[in-house]
Amino acid sequence: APQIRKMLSSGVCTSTVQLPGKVVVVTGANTGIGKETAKELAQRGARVYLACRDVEKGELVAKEIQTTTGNQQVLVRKLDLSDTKSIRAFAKGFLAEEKHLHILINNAGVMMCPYSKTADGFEMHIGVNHLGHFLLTHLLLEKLKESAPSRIVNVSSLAHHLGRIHFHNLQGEKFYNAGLAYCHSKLANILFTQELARRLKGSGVTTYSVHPGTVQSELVRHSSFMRWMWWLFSFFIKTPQQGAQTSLHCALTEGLEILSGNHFRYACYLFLKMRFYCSKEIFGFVWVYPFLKVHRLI
Ligand SMILES: NC(=O)C1=CN([C@@H]2O[C@H](COP(=O)(O)OP(=O)(O)OC[C@H]3O[C@@H](n4cnc5c(N)ncnc54)[C@H](OP(=O)(O)O)[C@@H]3O)[C@@H](O)[C@H]2O)C=CC1
Ligand SMILES: CC1=C(/C=C/C(C)=C/C=C/C(C)=C/C=O)C(C)(C)CCC1
Repeated sequence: APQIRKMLSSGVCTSTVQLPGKVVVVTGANTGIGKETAKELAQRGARVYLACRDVEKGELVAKEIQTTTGNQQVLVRKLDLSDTKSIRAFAKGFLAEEKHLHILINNAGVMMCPYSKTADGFEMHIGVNHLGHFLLTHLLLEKLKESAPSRIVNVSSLAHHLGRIHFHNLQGEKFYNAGLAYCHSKLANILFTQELARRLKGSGVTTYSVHPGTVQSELVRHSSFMRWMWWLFSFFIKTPQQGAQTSLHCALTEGLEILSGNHFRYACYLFLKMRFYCSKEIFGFVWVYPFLKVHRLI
């Protein structure tokens, strides 16, 4: 068991890049993977914006990060991705306040919530996980271009394999399954990353999607079955700090620019040595599978 545990949670960001003078935005940074990502970026000297829907929770985390890293430039700003007004207000405030944006981590997410809609009438998973981040990225894109080289990391999931883009039922009005709705939104994250990379070619802004691994966090809050699974297998599940490593790898590692648009995850083939990889580069055959799958689905 310890050996499996080690294999399932290995893979660390080995970059030693430091970030003084760099500006970073992390969405959903008040807990889980986002919090640990923000902490590490603050540790490396960046000015880090915690974009949270609950500002009070965010302030507590900002204090904690300031204390542990000694970096006082950890700021909290309100961002509710389920409301385009809030997204526009966040972007407006940020653009007025900051001259640069070097790293945008689109990390926030919801999973398996009961059927509900965002303030603008989008199904909650696609609305928050994809459309909210899509609008946020669009609003911050000029700033990212002006600050190039800059990066956008979209936190997707292994769950994208079960995703489908049902154009005739995008808002889940005809049929809805909470688990599949999450999968669809995570597929959208990957397709968005691929197309964004294509459109941003030559701009100095690059983008990556990641699967962080299976991570102990509040993501399972809406499903008692998943909470039970996470509890049962807790020994094998990554800590949020381990879960942040793939996002950090994509945000920090030098020389990744040529891989813009690719999907990154640790190579989780049970009982095989685990390592970071960009499947296209290292295991060509593995790359073909998700690539074909993604294209077959649309
Ligand atoms: N944990 C896992 O095993 C896996 C996670 N992922 C992905 O990793 C990312 C981070 O998840 P994780 O840390 O595990 O989950 P958590 O539930 O711990 O964190 C999710 C974060 O997103 C925020 N959030 C949710 N809805 C909104 C919203 N409407 N507006 C703004 N922020 C919002 C939450 O804020 P609040 O605290 O206020 O609710 C929280 O800060 C997600 O995109 C998830 O899909 C992917 C694969 C596996
Ligand atoms: C089989 C198996 C596991 C399965 C994990 C799965 C299936 C996780 C899926 C996570 C997703 C999709 C999260 C959010 O995006 C564990 C618990 C690691 C324990 C070892 C055996």
